[in-house]
Amino acid sequence: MSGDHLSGPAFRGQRRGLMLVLSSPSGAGKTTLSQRLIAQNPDLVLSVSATTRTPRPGEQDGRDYFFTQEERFLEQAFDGQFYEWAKVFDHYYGTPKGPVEEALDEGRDVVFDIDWQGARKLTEQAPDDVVRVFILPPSLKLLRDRLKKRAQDTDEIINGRMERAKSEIAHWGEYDYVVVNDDFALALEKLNQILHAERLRRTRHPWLDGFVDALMEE
Ligand SMILES: Nc1nc2c(ncn2[C@@H]2O[C@H](COP(=O)(O)OP(=O)(O)O)[C@@H](O)[C@H]2O)c(=O)[nH]1
Ligand SMILES: Nc1ncnc2c1ncn2[C@@H]1O[C@H](COP(=O)(O)OP(=O)(O)O)[C@@H](O)[C@H]1O
Repeated sequence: MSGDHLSGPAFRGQRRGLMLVLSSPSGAGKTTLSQRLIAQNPDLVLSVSATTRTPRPGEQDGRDYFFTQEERFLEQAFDGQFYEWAKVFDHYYGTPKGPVEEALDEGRDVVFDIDWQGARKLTEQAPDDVVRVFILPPSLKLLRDRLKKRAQDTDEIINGRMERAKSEIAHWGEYDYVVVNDDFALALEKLNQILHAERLRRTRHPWLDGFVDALMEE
């Protein structure tokens, strides 16, 4: 049996899916990185959050977010339909439960682009499944440049996001891994390495107990 089998689709169903949580200050690159990571690993699933913020140009309902009204969001939240939810930048954001549980039960890995509050709540609920990665920008100056270059927010919103950056970064120590997103290809490579190593973690492979028992009896 080659080691590759442990992380590949051949063993799907024999391993519970892991929850790969990416957080960063706005503009550090977590959306772009998670999209590229999923493009390179088609067996990964993105958790699409619900939000009350308005769509940016190019964003699609159901693909980037489920865009919803505050009243409906709060109804769903109090009905227990979210794994976790939080208020970020004056808007509500939440992780719908159904698709995540379905994917994990099928042994698929799920990527979450959520803030530190969401990372904390997921860790409380599923400490063995969560792998947390904090994405840092190379500098605050480059962070602002990226927010401007993205050209999807007004100056006022960009200023608000910059003001929040340090309070998000303050939580970096709660994460398992930290990746500085300077060279994009290198940061993506590091995320792939984290994903592949975490897939091999012994505790994610309960079938090993039986495998080793049988081996010892040979
Ligand atoms: N707790 C939580 N945070 C979320 C969720 N979805 C998105 N966020 C976070 O909300 C913040 C704002 O997201 P967004 O408005 O898309 O701006 P962006 O960070 O510039 O892409 C980011 O820190 C996201 O990671 C969610 O379902 N739960
Ligand atoms: N390593 C990088 N170097 C330069 N620009 C980047 C890099 N990573 C992401 N970007 C750009 O920075 C902007 C913000 O990235 P995005 O993924 O939207 O960030 P976030 O989801 O963290 O808010 C986008 O225009 C993206 O193309």
